Amino acid sequence: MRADGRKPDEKRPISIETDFVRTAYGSCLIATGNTRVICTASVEEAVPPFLKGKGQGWVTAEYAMLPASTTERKKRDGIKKDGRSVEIQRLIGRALRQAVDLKALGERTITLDCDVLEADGGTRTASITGAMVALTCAAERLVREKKLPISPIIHQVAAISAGVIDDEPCLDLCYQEDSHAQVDMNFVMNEKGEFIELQGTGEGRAFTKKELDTIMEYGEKGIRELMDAQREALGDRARYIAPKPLLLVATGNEHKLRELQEMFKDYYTLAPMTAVGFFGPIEENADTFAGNAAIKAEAVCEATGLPAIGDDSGLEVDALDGEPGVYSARYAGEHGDDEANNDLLLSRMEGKEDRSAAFKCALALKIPGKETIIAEGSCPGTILTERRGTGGFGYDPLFLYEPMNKTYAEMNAEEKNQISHRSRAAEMMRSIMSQLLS
Ligand SMILES: O=c1nc[nH]c2c1ncn2[C@H]1C[C@H](O)[C@@H](COP(=O)(O)OP(=O)(O)OP(=O)(O)O)O1
Ligand SMILES: [Mg+2]
Repeated sequence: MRADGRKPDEKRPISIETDFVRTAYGSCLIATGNTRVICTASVEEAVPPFLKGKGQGWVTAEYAMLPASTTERKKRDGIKKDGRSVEIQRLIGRALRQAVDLKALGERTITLDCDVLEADGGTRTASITGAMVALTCAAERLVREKKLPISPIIHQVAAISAGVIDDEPCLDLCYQEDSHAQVDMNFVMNEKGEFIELQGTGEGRAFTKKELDTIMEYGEKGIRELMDAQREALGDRARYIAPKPLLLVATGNEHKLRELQEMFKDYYTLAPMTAVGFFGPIEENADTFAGNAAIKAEAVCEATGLPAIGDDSGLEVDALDGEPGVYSARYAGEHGDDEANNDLLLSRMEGKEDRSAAFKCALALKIPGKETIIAEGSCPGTILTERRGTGGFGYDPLFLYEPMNKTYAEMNAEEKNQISHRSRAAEMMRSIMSQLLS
């Protein structure tokens, strides 16, 4: 039984009041139980000396406890801050920097000030959760005042504590619990459930993996609830937290899906069309890669109402007048029989001296209500006389990329993605997309 009757995995009631400080660029008052913190975001049109001229901004934080925030008056921070406050403000800064694309912020600094009105445990985690809200308010204002074309926020960040009290794992410790906790942990996470920082100490005693697993589960649950509260408090402004937009991939080919996910991962979440229950079939009856890529993207967008990206690709061999080209997947008859396709290619190339070829890829992006966008890429290479390598798919084992003296099938994913026809098309697509957004 916990001091305040909460269940082990129950966090304290939370409230977040945005725009609490009217003079601040962005602000909120966050209350988690009796812990209350004023969080403000200030924007300055300059960066610290070490970032001057680098074309990026900075996010930093300061943390302080107000004198009456604890029962015994706490001395105001003078010129020299106490070690604990310094450690905490660094944590807050690190955590919130992960929420922001510093390049997109431009050469300006956002300072997040977290002043604890009342301390009842979990002040650092409340500071982070509140600072995220103040930061988002500031981002909205930067866009509203046309200082930025889009919000520089790329992740939602929140933090919570959990620990072990009287041998029982518990979420969100209040001060009374914290002061005699056997294990004390702080979780800082993003909206993808990834960890930004974990602080954990066995204070009274060491702790087991099993206890850690339970604490972790509680922490993750708490963070999800806090993120809902942040979004609720922000209302419309929650749009300025920009978890990556979803793009469906219009393909039945898992290799393509994986390659494309890697290429777009910094900007979009790519999910297979099957994730929303679309299985096709899609008839690829255009006579160009671009035409087929558009057919795929449009079919999935039409069926789901969601943005979709399609890939049509293939091999063009000079000595075969560009064959197999758009027919690459069904060169030997059956669509997607890689073995038969490679065999046929080898036999058609028998005795040919010119073995030069190029892999081609067209990507098509269809956003509901908008024109389809096409991007293309190609990669030159040579057709070998026998297979080399076991990775990849399709014609990978026969396609030698001379500068690396490796076939696609001998490359690891990272190597292939650096030079492949698909990655070149993806690069072009990303640049078109970023121009559209700005
Ligand atoms: O990086 C590649 N490495 C090896 N082979 C490749 C590559 N990229 C395309 N290719 C070959 C495979 C297939 O023979 C044809 C694509 O045919 P294509 O219709 O675009 O793809 P697919 O049917 O496998 O999947 P889907 O249409 O569902 O996207 O070109
Ligand atoms: Mg296909």
